[in-house]
Amino acid sequence: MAQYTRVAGSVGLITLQNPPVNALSAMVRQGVVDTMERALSAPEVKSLVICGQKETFCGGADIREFGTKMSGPPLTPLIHAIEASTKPVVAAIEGVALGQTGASRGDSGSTAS
Ligand SMILES: CCCCCCCC/C=C\C=C\CC(=O)SCCNC(=O)CCNC(=O)[C@H](O)C(C)(C)COP(=O)(O)OP(=O)(O)OC[C@H]1O[C@@H](n2cnc3c(N)ncnc32)[C@H](O)[C@@H]1OP(=O)(O)O
Repeated sequence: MAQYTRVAGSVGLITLQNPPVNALSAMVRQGVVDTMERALSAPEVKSLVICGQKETFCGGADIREFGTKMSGPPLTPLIHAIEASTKPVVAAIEGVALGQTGASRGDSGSTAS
């Protein structure tokens, strides 16, 4: 799933929650879609941060779903929706961050879209 909280008054925080590595399962993708919609429609929210939990950002696609019937929102439109967001979205990356083009493992950092 993805948990939505508001921090520092105007910042919406979306936390990827899918142990052990916060992989993008169908439930997590749906959670990101839902929490993005909620944050974007809240006038008091001016910017968004996406993070993982337990010192891990995201292990990429959920390998436990490989070979199963696709369900939930597809990943590419989800990423495009984040990029097209009308509010700034920052990824707070700690630990592993895996995706289609590679992987990184770092202490901490952030990227903006
Ligand atoms: C909305 C936010 C935006 C996020 C942007 C993401 C952009 C993604 C874009 C495109 C994606 C394209 C497709 C892909 O993502 S392909 C990549 C799929 N991922 C992998 O292949 C990762 C494979 N895993 C690893 O390389 C390692 O496990 C690593 C994540 C580096 C962690 O290594 P380590 O700390 O050494 O831990 P373990 O290898 O022992 O693993 C611990 C347990 O975690 C389970 N695991 C690992 N990866 C996944 C995964 N992707 N999905 C589900 N589960 C995963 C692993 O099986 C271990 O489980 P257990 O302890 O039960 O054995």
